[in-house]
Amino acid sequence: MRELDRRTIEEVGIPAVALMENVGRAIAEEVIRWCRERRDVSSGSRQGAGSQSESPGDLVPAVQGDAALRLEEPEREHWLVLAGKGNNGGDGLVAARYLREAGMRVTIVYAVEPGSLTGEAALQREAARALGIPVLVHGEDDVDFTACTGIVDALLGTGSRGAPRGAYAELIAAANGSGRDIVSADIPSGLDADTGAVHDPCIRARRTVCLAFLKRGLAQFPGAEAAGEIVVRAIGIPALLCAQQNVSTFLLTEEVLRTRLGVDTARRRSPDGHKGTYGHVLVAAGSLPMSGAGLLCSRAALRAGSGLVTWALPGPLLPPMAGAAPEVMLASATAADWHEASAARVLELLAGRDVLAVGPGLGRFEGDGRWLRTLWEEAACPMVVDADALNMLAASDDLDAWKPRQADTVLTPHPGEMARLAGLSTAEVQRDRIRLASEYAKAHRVTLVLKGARTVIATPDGDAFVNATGSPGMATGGAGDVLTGIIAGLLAQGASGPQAAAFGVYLHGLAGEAAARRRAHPASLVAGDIIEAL
Ligand SMILES: NC(=O)C1=CN([C@@H]2O[C@H](COP(=O)(O)OP(=O)(O)OC[C@H]3O[C@@H](n4cnc5c(N)ncnc54)[C@H](O)[C@@H]3O)[C@@H](O)[C@H]2O)[C@H](O)CC1
Ligand SMILES: [K+]
Repeated sequence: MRELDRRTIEEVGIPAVALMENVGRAIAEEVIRWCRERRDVSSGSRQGAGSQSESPGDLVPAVQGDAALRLEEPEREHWLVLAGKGNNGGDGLVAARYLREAGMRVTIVYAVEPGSLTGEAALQREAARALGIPVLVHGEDDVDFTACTGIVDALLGTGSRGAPRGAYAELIAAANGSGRDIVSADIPSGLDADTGAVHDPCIRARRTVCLAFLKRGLAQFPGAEAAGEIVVRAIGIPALLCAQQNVSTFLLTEEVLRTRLGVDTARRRSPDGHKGTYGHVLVAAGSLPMSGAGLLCSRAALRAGSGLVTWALPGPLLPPMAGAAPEVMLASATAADWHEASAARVLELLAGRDVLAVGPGLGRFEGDGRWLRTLWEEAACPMVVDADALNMLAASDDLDAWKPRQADTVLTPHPGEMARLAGLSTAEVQRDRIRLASEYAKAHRVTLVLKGARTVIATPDGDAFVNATGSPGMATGGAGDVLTGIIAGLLAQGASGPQAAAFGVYLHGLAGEAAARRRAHPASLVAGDIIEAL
């Protein structure tokens, strides 16, 4: 993820020192909010230890304006600001000033000899000195971490290379060992901003104030774990500049869905609409040993708002499935189980329908690659390709010869399926999720949903969205079938591939969170609960 270089920023007339002022203020505001939330928790007036959500990598809305810098009884707080030599350190020094202005006790702990700071960081050093903020220098002074109530980590930011060295490593280890809450500036020191690789040592933050843009490393594990709760704060860089700098990775929020993807998240059914208004999904899924996947997918497509859903399934499944979901229409696609020639029957059933969802519970069968290729090339409508259909895609050695699809196509692999699609190991996929998903989506002109903790939605145009909704309880059989149905249901209502994939993943996660709250224990979630909670 390219950082905006300082020259570009200054070219549009934003002096770096002004930017740093905005940054330091944003960090101070988030520290003060953290203090307020932590006090509320200890007084029992709010849930969650200092945040609206507990799970790491979650996004919470920022609070801004002068009120954001006010704290009752600020003198109860004593925060250490660990400052490195670069501009991340400079950010911390500005934050130290604002925290001091708010009446808190603040001590700056320099990782290096303060005289070695340069540029804007040196300016901030002088400003802090003029305010008389106490200073300790690591290696020269004893730093008592137990005497503080919190720590600002402004040691290393996007200029960090490799594992923290020397004083930086010692301060990171001491801060982590102190048991005090840590708020990190931009990224937790010791984290690789691009890949999310966590070096040893790496700060374990409770909150990370990410500046201007989501850094890719924060959006995927293990980085997301080190970052704690992520707050992305605007710092005065014009949106136009973002576009010019092809900022392409976004944490998925309602705002990003609306502004970047044009999703109408508040969409309501029109009063004069009828079931035909909201599209018709054809689901080609399920097999004799795996019928439930097709059922979950079909039900989810309806719950997502599709006007009608037809499930094309093997004939023998029709009687047992007939009553399972009265709202879903059933159509026999084969006399027995799936076979190569049944693709023609699926295409026949596709007449008058708007979207094809293919894959859940299909199983593998003789000629299945040619079966999928027929649907891929002949189905003129948007298509969602999941599960075994992805494995058929991965197994096809002539994919480049397949006629490119004109309609929107969404692939929804989990890491193992992505590994087969990309010819990599699952571990290799997990190490660089955003880049791999983006490269595949652009190369094949598809929208690719790489599932897993922090699902990535990569678009054909190069955007990548990282989802932070969801609950660990969603790691349950059938949850992927439900997501496929949701995406198909949104496509049926006219959403584009990127819109349906991003909004579908976002909704799927919200529904999983809602369903988990209704359960005695999140682990007792089943896929059907997610459909009910949509
Ligand atoms: N570019 C922007 O859009 C903005 C950036 N801001 C802040 O600036 C930092 C990046 O600052 P930079 O000076 O480039 O680097 P760092 O402060 O991260 O640190 C570099 C500093 O640390 C030394 N160093 C590097 N790696 C290691 C290591 N492994 N161990 C020890 N020391 C290391 C290196 O020698 C340098 O001295 C960005 O994160 C933001 O916080 C602004 O906020 C505005 C917008
Ligand atoms: K940092």
